[in-house]
Amino acid sequence: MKTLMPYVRPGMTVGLLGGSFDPAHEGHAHITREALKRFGLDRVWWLVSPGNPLKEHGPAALDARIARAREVMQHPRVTITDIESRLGTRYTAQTLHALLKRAPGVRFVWLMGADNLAQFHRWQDWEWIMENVPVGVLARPGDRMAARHAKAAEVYAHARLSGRASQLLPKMNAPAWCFINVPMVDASSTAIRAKGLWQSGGQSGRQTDGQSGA
Ligand SMILES: Nc1ncnc2c1ncn2[C@@H]1O[C@H](COP(=O)(O)OP(=O)(O)OP(=O)(O)O)[C@@H](O)[C@H]1O
Ligand SMILES: O=C(O)c1ccc[n+]([C@@H]2O[C@H](COP(=O)([O-])O)[C@@H](O)[C@H]2O)c1
Repeated sequence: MKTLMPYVRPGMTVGLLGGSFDPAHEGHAHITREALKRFGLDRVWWLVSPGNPLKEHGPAALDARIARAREVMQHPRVTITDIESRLGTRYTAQTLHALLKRAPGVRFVWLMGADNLAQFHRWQDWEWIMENVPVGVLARPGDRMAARHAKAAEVYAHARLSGRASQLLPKMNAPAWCFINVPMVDASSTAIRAKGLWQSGGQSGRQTDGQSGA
């Protein structure tokens, strides 16, 4: 039987990058490498989502998205996973709850791009997430200002760690979050789909030519 989670030991620091990855692209790979370095993480797991609960249209088939993600991100400390599909969770709070229970002592950090910080207060149980898991936010082209004025950033201003101290984030107790100003890569799944390089929606997800760039 396939195990639910990649191997981890108590005390290890694991960044979780959740996303539709419809499809995965260089922006995802770039922020993952930056997160490993800047937050001093032992591992990063990509949680390829069964579907974003706030998005109207379903993404491409999970297998196709995972296969593309494995082509795009090849790193010995990064694992591409379908944990959410196997846990049966759709909301991040539910996923984190399940992971914290199954891996006691592992220091998880939720990772996301600045666009998601701006929306974060609309997520189910977002305050529970902030109170239970440190959050690392990475700059994204066009979204730095929106992130600065995000409701979550205001409500948790007291729990913000300076970008200069980012290495401390995984060792901190929640609430703690940190925005890091990394060099930015202007890639998005939307742009790839708009160019017709990836067919999304329903169960028919597939790439339409051999390319993976945005
Ligand atoms: N170029 C990028 N720079 C920084 N963060 C990014 C970038 N692309 C994606 N992310 C972050 O990666 C996570 C997963 O992103 P997702 O799979 O939604 O890709 P996307 O390109 O944002 O997709 P879409 O265009 O369909 O919304 C999110 O937290 C998102 O903010
Ligand atoms: O839990 C929520 O309410 C919630 C709402 C929107 C997005 N998310 C998560 O945010 C991550 C990024 O989503 P997406 O679709 O923008 O790639 C992914 O892991 C989603 O499950 C979670």
